[in-house]
Amino acid sequence: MMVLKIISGDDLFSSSDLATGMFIFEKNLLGSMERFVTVSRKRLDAFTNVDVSVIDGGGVDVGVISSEVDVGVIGRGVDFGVIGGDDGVVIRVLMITPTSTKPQLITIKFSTDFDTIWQQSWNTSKGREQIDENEFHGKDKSQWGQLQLISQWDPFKDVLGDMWPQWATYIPDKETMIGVHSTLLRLIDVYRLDLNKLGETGQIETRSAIRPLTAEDFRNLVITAISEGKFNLASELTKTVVDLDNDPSLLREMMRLRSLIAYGRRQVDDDDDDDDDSDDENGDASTDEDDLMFDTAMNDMRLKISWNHDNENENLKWVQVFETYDPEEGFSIPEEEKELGINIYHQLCRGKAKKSVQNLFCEVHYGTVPYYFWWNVEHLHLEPRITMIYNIVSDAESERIKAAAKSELKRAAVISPTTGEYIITKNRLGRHMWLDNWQTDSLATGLGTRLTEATGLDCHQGAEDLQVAVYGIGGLYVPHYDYSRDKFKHGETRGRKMGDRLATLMIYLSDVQAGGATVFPLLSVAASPVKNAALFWYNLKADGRGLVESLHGGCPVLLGHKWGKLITVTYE
Ligand SMILES: O=C(O)CCC(=O)C(=O)O
Ligand SMILES: [Fe+2]
Repeated sequence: MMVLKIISGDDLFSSSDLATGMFIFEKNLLGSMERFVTVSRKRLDAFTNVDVSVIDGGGVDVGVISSEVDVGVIGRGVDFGVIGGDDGVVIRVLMITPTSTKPQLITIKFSTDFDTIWQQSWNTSKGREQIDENEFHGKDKSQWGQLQLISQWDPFKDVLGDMWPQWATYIPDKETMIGVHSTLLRLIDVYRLDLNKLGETGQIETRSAIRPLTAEDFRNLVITAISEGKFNLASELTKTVVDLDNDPSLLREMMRLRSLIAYGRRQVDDDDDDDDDSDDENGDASTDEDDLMFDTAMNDMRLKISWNHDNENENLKWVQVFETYDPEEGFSIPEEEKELGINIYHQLCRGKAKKSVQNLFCEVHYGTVPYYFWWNVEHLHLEPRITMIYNIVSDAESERIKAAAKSELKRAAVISPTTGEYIITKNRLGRHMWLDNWQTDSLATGLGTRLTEATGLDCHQGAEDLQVAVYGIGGLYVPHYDYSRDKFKHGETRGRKMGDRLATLMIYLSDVQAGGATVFPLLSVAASPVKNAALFWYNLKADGRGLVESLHGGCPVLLGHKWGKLITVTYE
């Protein structure tokens, strides 16, 4: 006898066509649990020996199928629900369609080794059929990536009891699941992804996903967008929902959401008005009644809106980055640039870079070491210098560095500009690790020498420990400075006495299919990752003070993975 336990909750997840035998799905937030259960049961009718029970888990909705002899889901069709994760790790939910009665292992993987399968599915028009089932089975689970948070996620633990250890591997944590929606929203926003295409053909750039996003997927994105205060985007998304499906209950729901969006927009406008000291004379201001209606509606959806969410205030945030920089110096950023704020970053990410110089030439280096080595150098900017050095790393070195780093990657943090503490933020989505003592590592001896030759800076003793970073789909690092702002632990990096970061070398260990450029908003420069090339820039001026124009960031990865290795050369 198989048992399908549905753990009901109030959070969301973006897969819509919930083939039953499937386990992680999204509850209709505005609808009822019964609706899902009905669907589930109906689908389950296709199978014998399945017992359905519903448990209030207070978390995400998860259905679990188990049996005494095996644990699995039913069917063999493969689908993907999601394209990004909160930490930039690609999450693939393989939905199993009930076309076969043979139980299969549930497959939700978080690992990069799934890339091959992912690629195959992009590359074949009928990826779903052509994926070899064997790809999913019999693999060492330890390769499937980390889901550390899961063990703290009690509802599942309680319900699953003894089965917990077995299932823990398959269940994504709550933050990740919500992050998936956020990530997708950010990608839509930054890259202006065509919503209709995503819905009709599942097309992103020149590639097609295995399946398009459904009306229900978009509905879920609307809800996340509202809760993040992204009202303009939410409004666009409601149109897509309606274009894709004219189901009356969905239409009603969209009507309702649109009034929430309208309310939200008024709130934001009111805030702006407050800044201007112009009171509510336009008559648009919200009344207490509106507030109550809004709160109730949000409550019904069990959502809390965050008015201070990054996006609508992103411009502001970026301006703060400028303003927190060394106030004594009193440098000033032109007003118009402040206003453009984060938009410049996004424009550059979309490929709107205007390169001021393009001097591609070859250099032959006769270094201090007894060998000849040459590489192509492209100066993307001259004053200050930003240079792409091609083929500075070999394929073998790249692969060895990635392999050495893989098992130790952790979610990357940033230093808070206000407190100096390390914090996890959505402004840096990616994983990284430090390769300790790389100078003495056999991996690095040749490389360090080559880099020293190429940059003219001491990349051995003068450099920090090596940092290896990986960004999955949606991974990014918003514009920031690599040098420290004086008040924080200047001169000390990871326990070692060091100077400030004079220059950075970002070595790209992979190509990125789309997105993921390194951009310099104040210089209008964008560099697309090229495997084995290194991007070199200065962070400090000759006198050791911060170089304002070195403000830079990594754009969200749209397709593929971006691997990088950072070397920062220090200044005494
Ligand atoms: O990912 C990038 O392109 C830039 C990374 C970066 O700026 C950093 O890690 O400090
Ligand atoms: Fe940086």
